[in-house]
Amino acid sequence: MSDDSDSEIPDLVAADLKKVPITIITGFLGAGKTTLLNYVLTEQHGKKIAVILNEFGEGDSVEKSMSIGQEGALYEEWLELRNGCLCCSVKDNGVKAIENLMSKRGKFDYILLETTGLADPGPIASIFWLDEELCSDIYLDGIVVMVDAKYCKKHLHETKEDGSINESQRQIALADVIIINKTDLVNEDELSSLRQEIRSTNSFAKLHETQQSKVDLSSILDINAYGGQGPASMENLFGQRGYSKTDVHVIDKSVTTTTVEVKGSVNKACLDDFLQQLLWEKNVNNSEGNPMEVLRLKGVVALDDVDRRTVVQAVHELYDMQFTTPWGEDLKKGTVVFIGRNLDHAVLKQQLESCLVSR
Ligand SMILES: Nc1nc2c(ncn2[C@@H]2O[C@H](COP(=O)(O)OP(=O)(O)OP(=O)(O)O)[C@@H](O)[C@H]2O)c(=O)[nH]1
Ligand SMILES: [Zn+2]
Repeated sequence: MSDDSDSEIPDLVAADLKKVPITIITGFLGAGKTTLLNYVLTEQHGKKIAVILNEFGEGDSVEKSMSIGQEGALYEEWLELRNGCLCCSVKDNGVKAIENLMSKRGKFDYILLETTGLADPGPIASIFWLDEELCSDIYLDGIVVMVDAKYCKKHLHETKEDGSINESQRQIALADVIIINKTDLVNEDELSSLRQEIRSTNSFAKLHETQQSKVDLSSILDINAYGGQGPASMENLFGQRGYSKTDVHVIDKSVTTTTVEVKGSVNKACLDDFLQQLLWEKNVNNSEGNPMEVLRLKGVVALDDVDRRTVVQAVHELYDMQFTTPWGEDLKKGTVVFIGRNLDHAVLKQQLESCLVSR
């Protein structure tokens, strides 16, 4: 556009228009999240990252901070560091802090957020994933979970008094990337048994192993796990080398991954209904009569009235569909990954198949 006023507009404005990715770093107490963020803040990596440390999302503070215009102390103060990063520590009101951060646009091009070790990343992820207000500025790139090589197994096996899924399992279920940190504290046997256990909980997350949380930043940033395309997107995951399907025919009381494939196109209304019964009503039972508890769901399906691949994702109750690349000559099919508890592969398959439309 040729408009004289253009020359008046500083470069910042152009940068302003780009959405900023946010990566959530979660993981159990003491696993090495802050170590990772300190590493990001001090290394020369040429990226301008805004880092938000700790204590965000504790208890119901998420709800609290979402009510806009509410009075409340803001603890944040943004520090600009020598390597170009911005840093801030927030005790509460995390969403508000991020809104304030957005007024510093142009000074950073990425946000990393550390949650408390006890946090279930679900509610926080949901805010950044589908919140309309925030989403016009930022988008959720992925969830990175740090686990402690020495204590992770113990945490995974802890049982909650009310029988609900423990935090460690929840975190691993929602992870797009899992970093097994503190590998110096375990031997190869312990490490491989932990690896196996994590894999059986979440077969899809990318696994990395580190000491002092020193991970290649490219493996945690810009993975686009919630978008249609990108390194951790559905299309790439399903084409991924080394990906082995876990056909769970045994109903498992722990959190596991199961993958269901159907050949053909499904009806959207039927799929919506199935997802709502499963995720909202929680009344899709396994063959033992217990409701399946799904924490995370992702997949690519063919809808009968859409020519493009449809990426379907859910985090807890929230789900979303996005249309991506055209099917072209490819045989239409659906692949959906469920991560949760009490999953019954046969029932899930039968439910999806009941939505198939014959052509
Ligand atoms: N042995 C060993 N210790 C590590 C490693 N990485 C981090 N630590 C130490 O583990 C302790 C906890 O690390 P943090 O980075 O504070 O962990 P965190 O996940 O942020 O902890 P919380 O915020 O309390 O949940 C610190 O004393 C670190 O120095 C590692 O690879 N090996
Ligand atoms: Zn920390």
